[in-house]
Amino acid sequence: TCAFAGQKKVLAAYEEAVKCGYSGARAGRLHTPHGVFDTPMFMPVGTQATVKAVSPRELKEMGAQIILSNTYHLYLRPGTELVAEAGGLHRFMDWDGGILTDSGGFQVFSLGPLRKITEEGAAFRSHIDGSTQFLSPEIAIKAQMNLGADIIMAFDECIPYPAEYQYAKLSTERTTRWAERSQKAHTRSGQALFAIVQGGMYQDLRRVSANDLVSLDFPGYGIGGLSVGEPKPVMYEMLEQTVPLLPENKPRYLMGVGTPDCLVEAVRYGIDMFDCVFPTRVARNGTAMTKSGRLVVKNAAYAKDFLPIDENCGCYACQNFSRAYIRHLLKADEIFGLRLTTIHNLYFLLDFTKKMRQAILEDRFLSFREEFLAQYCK
Ligand SMILES: Nc1nc2c(CCc3ccccc3)c3nc[nH]c3cc2c(=O)[nH]1
Ligand SMILES: [Zn+2]
Repeated sequence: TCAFAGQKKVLAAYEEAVKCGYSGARAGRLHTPHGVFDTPMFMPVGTQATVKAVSPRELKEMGAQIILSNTYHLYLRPGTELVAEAGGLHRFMDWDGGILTDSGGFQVFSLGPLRKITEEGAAFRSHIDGSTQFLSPEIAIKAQMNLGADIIMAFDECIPYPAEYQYAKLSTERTTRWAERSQKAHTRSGQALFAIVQGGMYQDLRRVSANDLVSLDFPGYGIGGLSVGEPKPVMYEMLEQTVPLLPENKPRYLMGVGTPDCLVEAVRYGIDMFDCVFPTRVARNGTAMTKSGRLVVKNAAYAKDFLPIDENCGCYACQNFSRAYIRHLLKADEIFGLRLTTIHNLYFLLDFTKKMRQAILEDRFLSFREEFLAQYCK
């Protein structure tokens, strides 16, 4: 493997990767300049330097450890140089926990009207003002160094689903070349650069991608190109092919996942870190997440329901307010209604990953998973 010149601090030293039972489930601790964090972990998404509708103080209170932000959005507005002048993303948004930024590749393909992808990078039109923009590994890494996140992602192409084998092969090989260019452009010590495994839904391409990126020796690995509309069994199959090839003593981040049933399966395969816009997005249309599935608190059925969303939940919303009150706020388009459902959904996922960690440490993850799936999917 090619060690970095002037060894950057390997951020993710796993103190204890506690293995559990028949699979790769493990409880680890992730070291970053902003603290040591427990895994498995759910990371709230704060695309434009804010986790929508909640404050940093509330995030800290509910146990958030690392939050995510998007290079694509902040590059277009307000600009990553401006954030650097403000003292970096932690100062700008007053968050002293961990921050991870995505490299912008995914958002270019999923947001901006894409112009074209070449070996050099991706040309696109800004979804904000229609201006022509260009992102490359070098530009994306420089932007992320300006933002100053603790963990940054290599510039990659998230292969659309479905994709022809030939396209997936060429794109995956290019993503590996882009990962190498990302590495060369990354000169900020104390900041970890994770590579992102691609390969579409093809087992052999997934293995080639993982092996090539492991040879380049990154401090952690994202698993990309999933949660893009593929059936869940296909996602699990790709995890089964990919995770065992990644170093045990480095963190694995499954990008864009997800719902609790996906989280418990992915932890079983040895995933440590998750993100998903789902809890904050569905909250804004009045849907709460519970261990028995979704509860659309906006429904008329809850008009006179004076119980909390979940009476066993320790979140601010469930400790102080009823379904009837939250439904009233949502029907009246009151901002506080969105805040309460968001607070509950974030707390639910943060608490869920904490419970999985505890189960792994007590060597009872298997039964935890069985019980949860029986109740959740009913
Ligand atoms: N760079 C990249 N990002 C992805 C995301 C966004 C995760 C993200 C990070 C930070 C903030 C928001 C979203 C995906 N979301 C669902 N599937 C995804 C796949 C990829 C991918 O292959 N590559
Ligand atoms: Zn709650």
